[in-house]
Amino acid sequence: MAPKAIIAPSILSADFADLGADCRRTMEQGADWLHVDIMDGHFVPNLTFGPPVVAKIRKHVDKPSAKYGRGTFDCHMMIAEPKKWVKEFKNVGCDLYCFHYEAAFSSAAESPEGKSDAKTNPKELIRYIHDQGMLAGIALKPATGVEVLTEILESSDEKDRPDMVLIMTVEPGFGGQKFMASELPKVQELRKKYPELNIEVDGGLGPGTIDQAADAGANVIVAGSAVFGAKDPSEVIALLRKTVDQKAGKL
Ligand SMILES: O=C(CO)[C@@H](O)[C@H](O)COP(=O)(O)O
Repeated sequence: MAPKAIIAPSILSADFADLGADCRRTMEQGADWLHVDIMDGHFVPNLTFGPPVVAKIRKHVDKPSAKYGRGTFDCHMMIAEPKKWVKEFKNVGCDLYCFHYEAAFSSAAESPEGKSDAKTNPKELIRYIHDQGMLAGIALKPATGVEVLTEILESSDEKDRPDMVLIMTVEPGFGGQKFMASELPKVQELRKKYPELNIEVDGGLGPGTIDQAADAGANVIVAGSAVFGAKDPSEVIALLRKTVDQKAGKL
């Protein structure tokens, strides 16, 4: 059975001129996590913000109370050099550092030891994130198949295994795009093989698409425009949660 629903509004759709207040309000409206989209204009064709802004918004949101607690900062790192930013994001209050498999493998990032590391090993990166005291997530773009994760997810050492897999249901880079149902077989396959895994879906999620995502077995739901653009965001958050928990037989 899938883990319980976690609703993580994407702050890409928040009011950037009033970000702290918008983040606090979203939590008051019932969100579990905040999904913080970090874009570098290189891995994706868009730019958002970096550590100083995350540090500021952290002050507006409760610290997580437990491992997957309320207020968890779920940082989705759409950046070309994921290894380089691990410590900085830890220092500003990131709880879950979710990097892209595609970036880890093509990165010419500095290694933690400061040496040039042309090919970063995703398992080593997961271990490094865990060593910094954060949860680790690994994200897949639509073009990447889930088979690339088998060895990582079945690693014998739990320090090398991710706490969450993120299946993108749009091309990363922008909010407000159309949901790609074609990505759901990946979720189904993962859920079948890993009943306890946190599987996050991101892109185009809202009242019109949640049934499909929940049927496939996703339990961590990112929603940007559907939450921040709603007349009543609490209602949307509650509906997303209820749908996921009902389909997983938790209600
Ligand atoms: O990571 C991304 C986009 O790259 C997402 O987090 C979107 O920001 C989700 O926005 P909506 O599709 O829900 O509007």
